[in-house]
Amino acid sequence: MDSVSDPPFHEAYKILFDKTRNTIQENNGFDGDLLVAAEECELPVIDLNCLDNSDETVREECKSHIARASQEWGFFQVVNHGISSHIFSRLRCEQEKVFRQPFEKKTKEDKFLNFSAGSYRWGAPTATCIRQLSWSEAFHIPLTDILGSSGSNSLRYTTHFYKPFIHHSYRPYTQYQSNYVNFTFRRSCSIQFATTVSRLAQTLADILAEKMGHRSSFFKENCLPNTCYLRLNRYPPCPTAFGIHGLMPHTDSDFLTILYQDQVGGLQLVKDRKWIAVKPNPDALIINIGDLFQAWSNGVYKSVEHRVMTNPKLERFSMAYFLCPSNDTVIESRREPSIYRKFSFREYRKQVRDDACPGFSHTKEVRTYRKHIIMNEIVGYVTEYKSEEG
Ligand SMILES: O=C(O)CCC(=O)C(=O)O
Ligand SMILES: [Fe+2]
Repeated sequence: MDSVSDPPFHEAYKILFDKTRNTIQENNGFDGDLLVAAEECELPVIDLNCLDNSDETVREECKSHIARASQEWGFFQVVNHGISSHIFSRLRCEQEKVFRQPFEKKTKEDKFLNFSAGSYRWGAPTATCIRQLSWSEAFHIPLTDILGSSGSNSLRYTTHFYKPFIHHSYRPYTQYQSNYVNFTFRRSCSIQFATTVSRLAQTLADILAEKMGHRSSFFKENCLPNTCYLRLNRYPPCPTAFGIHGLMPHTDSDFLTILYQDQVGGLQLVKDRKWIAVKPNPDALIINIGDLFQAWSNGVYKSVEHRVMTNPKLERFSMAYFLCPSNDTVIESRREPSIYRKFSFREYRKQVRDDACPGFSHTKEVRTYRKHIIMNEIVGYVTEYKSEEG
């Protein structure tokens, strides 16, 4: 049974199960690959302290490692990023309190906890079969909702993102009213997290650009706190059936994503045409390349398909930061001959939304064709599905 804070996942599952049973007999609509356990792997590890090393060769080697992982995996993890395990455990506590609010409140309130309206999402509103169900809920929050409108100032003050923060005095959580939760969520470690990952994202984007021979202020000018997002994800245990998605396979529609996942595991990505499971590392942040960087780099850096599988017993939390430009920003390949036509972020988002519209039932071929409209000749670009906000 769903608790008062849980979205009605069981009900959604049942409706989709009945629907699917009538149309597809084989595996009750499950994909074969969902039923096979994915092999676990460790992502390439980058030690960010190397970027601060006095020896230039060490710094350059570290940058090359970042570029190589972005080409070969589209994913890597970083350690010594400056966020302590103490902050992570407090973040988890805060995140838990936000999600424990009644479901009614999360969906009905225009501005839940003072986050912008419409920041709460759950399941997969456009799902037409069980494969498309996402057994998760999320808050998609503009960075300025966390940092306040002066957020950009706080991002400018520190030059080294990997310098550890000085912890402010610990404030015990004794109340559960939304205002109080909101206060603690906005004012405490989430600010530290948001500030650190923002700087880290800019640094990594600059390194990736530099490794392609471009030193530019493109990311600093176009990706500002009011265009970047934090996404808080919660994946409740899913005892209903094996092989249910916590989050549908997708690629991220941003330049790059920084993810913190807890110890439960469940994140998988495609490597060499196979799904592999990412081994959780409590000290690391996970970085992945998004669609925009793939286009900007003319396919050099890879936006790789990933998904989350549910756990039958354990609840899982993750927190993602998306480095996004303003809607008017034009994304143009930096290499000749360009394999993508230039497009604005607005155009791209519209395309992604159209592809995820209700009743969406394109075949894979049609979807791939539609992608060609926005990016000419998409070499090796295979996206099964884009979540509305992904
Ligand atoms: O929760 C995770 O591990 C992945 C989340 C994700 O891919 C996303 O929010 O785009
Ligand atoms: Fe993602």
